Order: sequence, then structure tokens, then C-alpha cells
Amino acid sequence: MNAPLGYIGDKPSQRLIPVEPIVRLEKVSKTFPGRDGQPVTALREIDLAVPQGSILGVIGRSGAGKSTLIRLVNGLEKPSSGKVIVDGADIAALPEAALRHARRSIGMIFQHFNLLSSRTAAQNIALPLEVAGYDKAEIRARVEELLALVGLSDKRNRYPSELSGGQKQRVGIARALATKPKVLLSDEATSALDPETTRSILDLLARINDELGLTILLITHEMAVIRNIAREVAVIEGGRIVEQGDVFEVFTRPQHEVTRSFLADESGRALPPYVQSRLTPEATPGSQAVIRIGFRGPHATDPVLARLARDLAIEANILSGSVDEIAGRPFGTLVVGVPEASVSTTLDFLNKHGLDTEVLGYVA
Ligand SMILES: Nc1ncnc2c1ncn2[C@@H]1O[C@H](COP(=O)(O)OP(=O)(O)OP(=O)(O)O)[C@@H](O)[C@H]1O
Repeated sequence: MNAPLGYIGDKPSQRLIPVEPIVRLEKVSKTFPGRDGQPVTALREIDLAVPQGSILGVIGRSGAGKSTLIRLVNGLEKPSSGKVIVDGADIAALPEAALRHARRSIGMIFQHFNLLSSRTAAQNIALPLEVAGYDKAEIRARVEELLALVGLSDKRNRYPSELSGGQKQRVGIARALATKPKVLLSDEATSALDPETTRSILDLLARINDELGLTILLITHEMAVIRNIAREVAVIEGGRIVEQGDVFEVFTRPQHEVTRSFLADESGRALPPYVQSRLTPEATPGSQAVIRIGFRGPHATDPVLARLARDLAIEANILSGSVDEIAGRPFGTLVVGVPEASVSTTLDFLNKHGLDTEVLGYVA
């Protein structure tokens, strides 16, 4: 078999030339007719490219336009203007029969799993294969393969009501993969699951991405989902993408207020209530400046406060802090108080050591 154009081998590292993104939105807007005659614009001029083999997360608050975006990608909605290209095809321009065919290369998983309660796990997974007209022997073999992939071979004859939430989502994932799609769309797929089960489902998705090279586009309102699995993130607010890029970059140096608000609850970034309630924007005589310090990559574990005390005799009070991992890279946050008179010396020192700083305010 010939290799696809642009490749000399199977691995991404062997690519000769950049490959077309598998999903591309070009200046996509979507307006719905509102109930009271006032049109509702759900998406405005969205440009988004999902590279083949990547995991791209779209995060946004309720009503930001996430579901509309995903419904445009699988052709359930048509854009009011702009283009949605999936695997080279302009989805909105496809006639019904061609759209049905194109949908086989798009798998989808849902928050509430959407399994048929009258069918067993195996029968749910078999459904898209039956619809696509596979013969019985092919279906049996493929279903077994998929059950093994998601770790549910021993649950093949169980009905959804006999499965846990995590197991139901595994069935949902197996069903979505049945017709060997090129893209998997995930619509809040872990929002109904507890943190531990969420983690195991995200691990499964990461493994599928790695082993099968499947591209994943996921929408979520949960930071934890993005930071655990995505490599690229787009932040959506009011139907616009307000920030977009590498997950580590966006989350360690957020530019937009919405991105900051998603990060505000993260451990180490939140101020203790007793500091928050006393924080003022202006310094007063004898007050302490509250500084947030961000440690990225190799600086994440630097003993910088010890050096501050040793080299400049400035003593900083630690107010909160953590060292965590974002997209597999260490990132530390420390909130400290330093005497107001030492602020500029402290900031110079910290910045010289490659650390990010932000003065949050002052406490008397
Ligand atoms: N079919 C529709 N008719 C009218 N308005 C709609 C329709 N679908 C979505 N909207 C509106 O478009 C905006 C974006 O909705 P959307 O469901 O895409 O947001 P979301 O980010 O997925 O929110 P949530 O997380 O709450 O599901 C909202 O103001 C919503 O009311």
C-alpha cells in the first residue's frame, strides 16, 4: 500500500511536510432565531485548526458556545457563515447521503453516555457496525477487539443499568470507535463522573490517541480535563475564542480574564480567605505587598525564597503555594507577602531568576 501524501512513514516524526488539520473551522459564525424574535449569536468568526493526531480541548463557561461548536463539526448544525472542514470535506455543503458517510469518520462521546438501555454492552458497541452494513462475523470480531481495548471483555453481556458510570462511558468510547473514525468528539464526556473515574477515562482517551493516532476534540468546562489530557487549548467566551495555544503556555501565562477565572480555583493560586478579605489595591505605610510567583519548568523547584533572604535579607511570608503538573510539565505557584518598601527589589530579583510575578495587592 502507498503511504499517504506527505508521509515517509507511519510516525509523526517521519512526516515530510505538514499535514492538513483534520478539522478546520474558518471564520465560522452561527446565529439561531431567538424565541422572542431576537436572534441569538452562539458563535462569532471562529477560526480553529485541529492537527491530525492531536488532542485539542475547548474550555468555556455555560452558554459560551461549546456544544454549538461540536454540533457544527459533526454536521448536526450548519454554520450561518464560514466553513467547517472535516477530513477535507466541507461538512455543511455535503448532501445528506454523503454527510452520513462522512459521519463514520467522526466518533462522538457524550456526558450522559447515550447508550440504549435495551441492549447489552456488546450490542451497543455493535450498533454503528450494523447500521454501516458489516456482516455478522466482522461485527463479532470487531466488538471483541473494542471490548478488550476499553477493558470490558468480562462485561460484554451486561446491560447499561448493570454498569457503573465509568464502565458506561467505556462502552460509549468503544461504540464511538467502532467504525474506525479519524476524529473523536467528546462533549463533556467526564462531567457526570467522579474525579477518580474521570482520571481513568482520560487515561483511556490518552492511550487511544497515542496507540491509534486518533485525533480528539473535546469540550469541557473543567480545567482538570484540559490540563490532564489536552496539548492545545482554546478558551471560548461569548461565542468567540479569546485565547488559544499550547496548554502549558496558556495556563501558566493566561492573558484573558476568563482563562484566569478558570485558573482561580486551582490549588496554590487561590488566596486564603483571611488574606483575600483584607486585600487592598493601594499600599499603606507599613503594609505588605502580596505577590504571586509562577515557577515554570526547570525553575519549578528552585529554593528562591531562601536566596532572597540570603542575598538581599528580604524575608517573605508564604501565604499559599503548590507545585503541580500541567500537560506533564511542572509548574509551581507561590503567594508571598513582602514588606511594601522591598517590592521593587524583590520583583527585580525574582524576574532576574526567570520567574513570573504579579502583585495582587496589599495587606495592612
Ligand atoms: N437551538 C438553539 N436555539 C436558540 N439558541 C440556541 C440554540 N442552541 C444554542 N443556543 C444559544 O447559543 C448560546 C451557546 O449555547 P451552547 O449550548 O453552544 O453553549 P455551551 O457552551 O455548550 O453551554 P453549556 O455548557 O451550558 O451546554 C447560548 O446562548 C444558547 O442559549
